[in-house]
Amino acid sequence: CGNSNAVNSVSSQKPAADVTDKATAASAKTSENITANGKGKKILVTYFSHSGNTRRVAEQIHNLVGGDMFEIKTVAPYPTGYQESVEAAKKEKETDGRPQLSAKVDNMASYDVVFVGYPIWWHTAPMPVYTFLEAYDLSGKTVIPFCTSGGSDIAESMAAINSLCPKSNILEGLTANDANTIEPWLSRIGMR
Ligand SMILES: Cc1cc2nc3c(=O)[nH]c(=O)nc-3n(C[C@H](O)[C@H](O)[C@H](O)COP(=O)(O)O)c2cc1C
Repeated sequence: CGNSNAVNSVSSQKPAADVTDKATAASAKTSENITANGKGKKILVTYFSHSGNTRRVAEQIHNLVGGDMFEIKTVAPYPTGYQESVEAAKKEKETDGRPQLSAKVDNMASYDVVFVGYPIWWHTAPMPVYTFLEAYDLSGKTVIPFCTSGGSDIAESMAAINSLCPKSNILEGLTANDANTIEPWLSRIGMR
């Protein structure tokens, strides 16, 4: 996690107001309200998503905890076809690639809690997540991983997350393939 120059791009979206009553209450707290949930911490929900599953989970988390959202996007898109994307990701992992990202968080220093979401790719986090985590100094911050997968557990990616964020306080991650597990998990880790 080194330092980097800032471009920008945290989107300060308001959560959608179509979920639960609790989430609706949370939506009244704008992203400027940095003390929304998570025990008064300033929260950033980041995620990489190729086909939308992890994005949906990130949005649900954002609805429940407030704060800001940031999508990790690559400059070069992955192929849209499943098999092609699987092959591209395989090659990138085998070569330990660091795909260039199209935007940066320009005020990372101001966040206390950083959620990091991703699909499991080849039994670990996708390489864009490596690029992302290496671009910032996350020491002293709380990092909370979550993933979606075709069956793999988030545990498969934890060696990578631990080594990418050596000085962070990494909380219990969630394999969020069942949306019903999200809120109980947030409660368990003290974010609700
Ligand atoms: C390149 C690639 C590699 C994948 N590798 C795994 C894997 O190792 N284990 C697994 O359970 N699922 C794997 N999957 C399935 C994805 O983790 C799963 O579909 C995920 O929900 C996709 O998230 P997204 O829609 O946010 O991109 C892989 C999918 C792709 C495209």
